[in-house]
Amino acid sequence: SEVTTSKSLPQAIIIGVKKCGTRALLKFLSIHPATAVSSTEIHYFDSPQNFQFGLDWYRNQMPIAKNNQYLTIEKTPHYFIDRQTPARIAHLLPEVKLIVILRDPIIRAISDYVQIKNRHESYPTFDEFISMNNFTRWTPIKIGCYSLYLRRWLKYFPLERIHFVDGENLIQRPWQELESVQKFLNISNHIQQEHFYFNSHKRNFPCIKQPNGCLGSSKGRHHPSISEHTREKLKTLYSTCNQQLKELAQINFSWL
Ligand SMILES: Nc1ncnc2c1ncn2[C@@H]1O[C@H](COP(=O)(O)OS(=O)(=O)O)[C@@H](OP(=O)(O)O)[C@H]1O
Repeated sequence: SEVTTSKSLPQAIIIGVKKCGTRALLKFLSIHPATAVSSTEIHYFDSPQNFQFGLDWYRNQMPIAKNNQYLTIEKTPHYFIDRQTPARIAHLLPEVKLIVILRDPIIRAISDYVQIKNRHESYPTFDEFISMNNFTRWTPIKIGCYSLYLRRWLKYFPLERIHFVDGENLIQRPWQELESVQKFLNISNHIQQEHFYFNSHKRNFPCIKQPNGCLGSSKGRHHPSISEHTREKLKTLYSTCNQQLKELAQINFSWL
């Protein structure tokens, strides 16, 4: 039969959170026959320059979907914390489904730190950062107070239209998280346990059983250990945010 191809606006967007496993989730979703996923982060709604190019530009950035791929998905983790994005998406894509993946904010902060440290050799240690007076204003720490940002999204989207993925469980038992995501997206339960294996060479992260089925070298990096004092300080800091998140999102992940 004839194969048609086209680009369409996304029906679902992974809006964040940075360093919580957004790439892994998108890669896993890409093996579903109904999905067409963008290979790069589009940054349409959060970039003044891209946003002025308009919706046709945005559509043109989308992957080419074959005729059975009726669900286009993009991911731009910065959307979650951007002030303008919730209203813009609500206005331009009123029916879109949103996916938010969340990790233990302490691990997320270390991951963010490792990425920065990789680019800046002389950067202080993580413990040194947390011992500074104004450490709560440091972006890698602030982002982990997820409830701050979620509140903004809930002004524009009903909770039913936002799906929360447990980023810790996505590493341990990805098929469980994928089952709920597929249900949320209203697509068949195609991605299952048999599609995965754990890569003993890379901190045991899950990969897909296919060529290039693991994430690249910038994912699954080595994390430095942090002091007990730092950990306790962050636990105290995040406990209120986590409690607010549980209530706002109506979720109860094990690390919350
Ligand atoms: N399957 C699999 N393979 C490799 N890495 C995995 C996987 N699942 C989740 N993760 C975790 O994802 C972290 C990167 O998150 P993101 O993809 O959201 O990062 S980014 O915001 O796009 O930069 C990445 O952070 P680091 O461990 O700091 O590299 C991983 O901990």
